[in-house]
Amino acid sequence: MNFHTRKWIKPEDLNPNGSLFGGSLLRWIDEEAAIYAIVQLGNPRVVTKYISEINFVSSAKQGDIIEMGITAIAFGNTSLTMRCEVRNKITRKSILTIDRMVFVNVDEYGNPVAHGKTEIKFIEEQFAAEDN
Ligand SMILES: CC(=O)SCCNC(=O)CCNC(=O)[C@H](O)C(C)(C)COP(=O)(O)OP(=O)(O)OC[C@H]1O[C@@H](n2cnc3c(N)ncnc32)[C@H](O)[C@@H]1OP(=O)(O)O
Repeated sequence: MNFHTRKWIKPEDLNPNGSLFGGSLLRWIDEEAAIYAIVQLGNPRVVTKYISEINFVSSAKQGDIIEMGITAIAFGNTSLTMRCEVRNKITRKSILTIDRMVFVNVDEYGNPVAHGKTEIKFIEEQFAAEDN
């Protein structure tokens, strides 16, 4: 799993107990997964369909640097299923895991449409294909 996006936990990200607010983390993950799906499926119109159990493994605190990892685990006809992990960038301690996040490829009317993709595409491959 590649960990692309990093976040520096700031005061506005905290809950009243002083640790990272789960809602902030979920917002970041939803956006991260959407961007991953957009890149993989080559379509800016993808929507979150389903998120499985969310395991808040450990908390993060102000000043921590965290990183978010997403990887595709299944390509359906219109859907893409991903797995997610968030961890502390310095200690590598796991903060959150989500086994399945399903995004659906939709057309301009919001209807599911086949994406035609079957495997993970790496950015380097995409550029190489465009250069040829
Ligand atoms: C990034 C964002 O913030 S998006 C905003 C939040 N998300 C939304 O607003 C989406 C709201 N939901 C919808 O618009 C609709 O449910 C849609 C368009 C996503 C899907 O419509 P549906 O009528 O369920 O479509 P359909 O039954 O054809 O299923 C589409 C795909 O989703 C999969 N799917 C449907 N329900 C589920 C489910 N509960 N769990 C997992 N996958 C599911 C199907 O298996 C199918 O995948 P496949 O084509 O790869 O086999």
